[in-house]
Amino acid sequence: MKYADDSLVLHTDFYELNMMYTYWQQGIAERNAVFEVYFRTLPFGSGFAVFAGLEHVVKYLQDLKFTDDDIAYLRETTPYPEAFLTYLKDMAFTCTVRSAVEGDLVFNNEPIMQVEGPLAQAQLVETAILNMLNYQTLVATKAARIRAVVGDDPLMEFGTRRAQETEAAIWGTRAAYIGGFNSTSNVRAGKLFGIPISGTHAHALVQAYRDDYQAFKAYAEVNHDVTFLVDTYDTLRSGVPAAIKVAREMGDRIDFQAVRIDSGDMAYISKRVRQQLDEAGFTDTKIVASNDLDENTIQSLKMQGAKIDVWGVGTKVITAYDHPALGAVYKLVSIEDETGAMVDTIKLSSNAEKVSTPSKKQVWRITRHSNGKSEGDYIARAEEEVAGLDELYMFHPSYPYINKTVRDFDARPVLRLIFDQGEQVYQLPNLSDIREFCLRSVDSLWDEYTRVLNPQEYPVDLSQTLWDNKMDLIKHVKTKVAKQQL
Ligand SMILES: Nc1ncnc2c1ncn2[C@@H]1O[C@H](COP(=O)(O)OP(=O)(O)OP(=O)(O)O)[C@@H](O)[C@H]1O
Ligand SMILES: O=P(O)(O)OC[C@H]1O[C@H](OP(=O)(O)OP(=O)(O)O)[C@H](O)[C@@H]1O
Ligand SMILES: O=C(O)c1cccnc1
Repeated sequence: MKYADDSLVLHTDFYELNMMYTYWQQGIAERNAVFEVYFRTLPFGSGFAVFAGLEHVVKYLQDLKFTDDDIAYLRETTPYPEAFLTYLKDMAFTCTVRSAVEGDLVFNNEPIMQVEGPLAQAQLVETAILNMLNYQTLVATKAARIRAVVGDDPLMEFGTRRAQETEAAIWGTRAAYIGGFNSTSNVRAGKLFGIPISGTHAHALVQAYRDDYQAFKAYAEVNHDVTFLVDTYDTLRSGVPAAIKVAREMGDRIDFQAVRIDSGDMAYISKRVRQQLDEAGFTDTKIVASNDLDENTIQSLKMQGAKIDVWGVGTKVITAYDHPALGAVYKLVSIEDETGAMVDTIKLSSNAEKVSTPSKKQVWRITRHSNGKSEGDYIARAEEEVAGLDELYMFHPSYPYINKTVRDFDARPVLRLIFDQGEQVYQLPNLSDIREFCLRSVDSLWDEYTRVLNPQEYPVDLSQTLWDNKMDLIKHVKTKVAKQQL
């Protein structure tokens, strides 16, 4: 490689650099700008999403510096003048970042991260931030849906071999853990993040001995805690009987923890396996299932009364198989004008849902005192005071006749201060605390929003001030466009 891979600052789309160059040449690079991240549609038909990716974003922003090799590469490949390259080289990150915290629930059409600062810098970080948040939020959400159907059963993450390359496996398994998995098969993720590691064995072990009994025996002679994979040849006629035989022979020298099944009709087979194990006296030995599982197959297996105690899930969680992109966007909502005043900006669309909501905002999670359940999210202008109000009028932003007045509530700000003018003020929490927070957050939603199939739409409402401001700006832009046409 000609240049050292020594920073993530060029992990950006070229158009961000071209815009930065324009801002710089035109003298507006240092104007204050506010960008917000949001997505328009909840993935997987889910009623909620789990926010993840902040730790990676924080690490990226902490190190945001153009290195000598970055500059040398730009000098060779772009027409940028030396003075602009010097500007980049001297750039230090001075933005203020507010964000949802990992493990919190987030919903469509609300800001989940906000970057405020010099226009050029805030523009540069769009691509990497979206790259990290889109993927990790997607996987954490898929994981939480799977957790929602398994109840308290142990859930093992097996996805590395199917992940979209190495970094996706690492950050993906971390996101799956946040969403409620108990462990990962990826040993490096265990080392990096402290995620508990777990694992059984593969068909290769049985194939190496060309015999279930010989393989299990060999495995049991050198491992104390054993889970045998019983479906290599014939689960009921060979795999389980061989496992039982070895367990009897080894007695107390092993802990016969489980058998794993990885093919076939898992409802039928698991019931028969349970029967065989129970009849042999191994009533505490668990049954692990894997094979292209996700929340839909698991829910179906549960309904069929499958005797499965532990779930191994890989491909479908790590690749977010049935909804491969979250679609979060990064939009300019406010910018400093030539007089130094902040002015709100809007992006129009013929589709009402796609019209952006102008202004720098805060999201308030409204929760009833009496039962701790979330009533909805209330998006207000950043400076609006919501926490101290006695009652709150909440209305659907597209269908205002859907409304309610809430009393006796807590209002919690979802966006927290992470960087204050470039200085990190938020301490990254421990990963297991993030996971616990996620489980509690999902619990704070009514079941109507957490069910995996056709959940109710969680209310995400705009304050009256924000709504009026949006309508005014739409009118203003339309009038301006009409005048230009004349
Ligand atoms: N009783 C069941 N109800 C619903 N889905 C099931 C049931 N049993 C298995 N499945 C799922 O059906 C799919 C079966 O896939 P597939 O046909 O590839 O399995 P297989 O042929 O038995 O295994 P393999 O190809 O890995 O040897 C998997 O996603 C599995 O999780
Ligand atoms: O099915 P997933 O949810 O992705 O879980 C991971 C899969 O990886 C292993 O299979 P392997 O890669 O050996 O291939 P196989 O599917 O042919 O068994 C394991 O036996 C699981 O089936
Ligand atoms: O430990 C296991 O059983 C495992 C690990 C990775 C992929 N499939 C299964």
